[in-house]
Amino acid sequence: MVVLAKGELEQIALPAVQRAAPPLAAVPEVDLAMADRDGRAAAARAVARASEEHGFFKVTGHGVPAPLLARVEAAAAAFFALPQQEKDKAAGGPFGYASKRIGGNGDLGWVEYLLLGVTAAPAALPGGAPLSASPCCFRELLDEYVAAVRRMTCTVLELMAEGLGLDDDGVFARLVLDGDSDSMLRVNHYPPEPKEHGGARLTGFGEHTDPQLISVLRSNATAGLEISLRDGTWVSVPSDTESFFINVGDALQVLTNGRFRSVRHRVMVSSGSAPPRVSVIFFGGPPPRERLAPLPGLVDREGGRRRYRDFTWTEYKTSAYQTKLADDRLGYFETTPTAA
Ligand SMILES: O=C(O)CCC(=O)C(=O)O
Ligand SMILES: [Fe+2]
Repeated sequence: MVVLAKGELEQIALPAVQRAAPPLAAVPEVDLAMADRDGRAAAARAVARASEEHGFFKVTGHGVPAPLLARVEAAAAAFFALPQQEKDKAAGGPFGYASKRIGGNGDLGWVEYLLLGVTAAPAALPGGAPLSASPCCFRELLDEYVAAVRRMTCTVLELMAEGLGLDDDGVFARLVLDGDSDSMLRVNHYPPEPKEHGGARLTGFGEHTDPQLISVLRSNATAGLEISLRDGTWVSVPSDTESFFINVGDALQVLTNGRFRSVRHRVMVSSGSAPPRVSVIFFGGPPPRERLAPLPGLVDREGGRRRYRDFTWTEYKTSAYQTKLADDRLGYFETTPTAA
């Protein structure tokens, strides 16, 4: 644990510092362009296999234009380069700008971020005061980004359903396309590590699983993301500016009766000459009133063993908001084997 010396951060005890980066992950890769052609069944199988084994993979051939990605990256860097007072004008949770504090239960990280609620309608990022500090057109640009990424997300969700052999391949995508879908966009910036840490690694974003159905992440060329494998070992994810990384979230683990794995991940910040890591994550969530329950077809395949009771997305969020970042939030909704 490290306590910083100066400024607003002086009171903040940073999370544990780790010295060595873990080994590099062999991240499964799926070419979505293949899914438009004869390779659809193979792409669906690959997506389902990676979602089961790791809950994590990357997609290429995604169709989101590279110039759009470059513009978003530049606009994000410009926003975080604003003077602190300007960024603070965009604060005022749950949405908006925040620094170091993650969620409302005391979690801290070496990160500053913008969190935006997004609805299914393309031009629906929150307007007005919270983002008045953002440079010209940042919001409009993020609208465009969300529209493109949501489309691609739905393709991935359809492939997941197909790969599971479900009759209805829209069963997951529909939730994210719903006009009330509770989706979010987060833009993270991991500031350069303070000199006084002498090369130690800082926790940028502590370990956690993402609550929603699916997270779709893109970052600049600076690495830092790490995922936990099934055996509990951590591996570093090499950065790849041309691909999107896909995380299975808690809600999808429930719908698939635990077959897909909500992947535990974290971000560590290393010293060095690399520019600060900037990541943009679209979290595809269900509508608040949606009842989440393991899909009956998948329960049948496990001989009727149903791993989670059903609950609404609002219930889940209410429960999750009382927990710390690293807590196992799904434990509360698990059934006991005999109660299945
Ligand atoms: O910034 C990143 O690379 C990942 C952060 C993350 O896991 C999150 O915002 O949920
Ligand atoms: Fe996350």
